[in-house]
Amino acid sequence: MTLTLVSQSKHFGGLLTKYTHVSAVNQCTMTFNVFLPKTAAEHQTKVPVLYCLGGLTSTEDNFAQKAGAASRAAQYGLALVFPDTSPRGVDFAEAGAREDIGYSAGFYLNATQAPWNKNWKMYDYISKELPQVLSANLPIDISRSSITGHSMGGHGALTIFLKNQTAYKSVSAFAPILHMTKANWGRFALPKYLGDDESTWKEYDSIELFKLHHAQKTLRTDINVLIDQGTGDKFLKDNLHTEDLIEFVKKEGLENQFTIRYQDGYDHGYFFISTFANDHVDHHAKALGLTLSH
Ligand SMILES: N[C@@H](CCC(=O)N[C@@H](CSC=O)C(=O)NCC(=O)O)C(=O)O
Repeated sequence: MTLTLVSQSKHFGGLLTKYTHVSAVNQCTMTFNVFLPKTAAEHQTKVPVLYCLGGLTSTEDNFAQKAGAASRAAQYGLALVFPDTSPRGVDFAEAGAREDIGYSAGFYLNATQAPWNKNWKMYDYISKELPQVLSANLPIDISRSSITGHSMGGHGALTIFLKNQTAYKSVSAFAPILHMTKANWGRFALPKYLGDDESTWKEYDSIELFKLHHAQKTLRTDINVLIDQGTGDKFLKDNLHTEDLIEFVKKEGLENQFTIRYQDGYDHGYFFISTFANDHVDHHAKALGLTLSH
């Protein structure tokens, strides 16, 4: 569980650091960036954490370098963790052949099918192993955790939250893949990672999990789910399916538990994310009991 320091830069009074470590669940070396605000970086005061999960074609760097979330997080005394989006360095060629499966396409699930099932355990990595690594090595209080993500990472944030609702104080997403079993990306990757039995795919589908937990009365009612979605996003129709969540929320009368905002004209990229990043940091800071005092 030891960390190897790769690089470090002062950032908004705190530190942005890249580490590698050996992952037992993914059976490879994993990399993440972590932003520690000044109190944690200088005085080792334990601070709450917001996990920021990246999308397809991303590494641990995209969200860290392009979303612009650290400025606001520094003011709240909030740590940000930017994990890589898949295992790396495996010895089969399929892993690097396409951008919608393999490297940078972990989809935050535990694969069950060869050759993926040895390393592609991103669900366990984000929800179990990484928090333990952070807690053992850094001034981060994992009992105060929240989670967000973009696109594939938004799908990851929502599904990981839904399957571990007491582990996170809040959840949000930018342009998430909401209906993985219907999305083109999901219909391509899920059979390869999980096999042909579509009933197993629902475990990694936000809409299906919202429906299941609502029906079972196991959906937390004290948490407001924040989602921003650009209307100019080229992936909206075939991969994101925001309208399906809105339909479910309306049908079940759950408007008080969701804030789903269509943002006029914004596309899928980081100019969209950085425009609304402060709103998401504010949303999580409120749930974590933080105030703008730093
Ligand atoms: N080239 C691909 C799309 C690539 C893309 O837009 N990736 C997004 C996430 S999409 C869903 O997870 C991303 O975050 N890219 C990294 C970045 O820094 O922008 C295509 O057009 O199909």
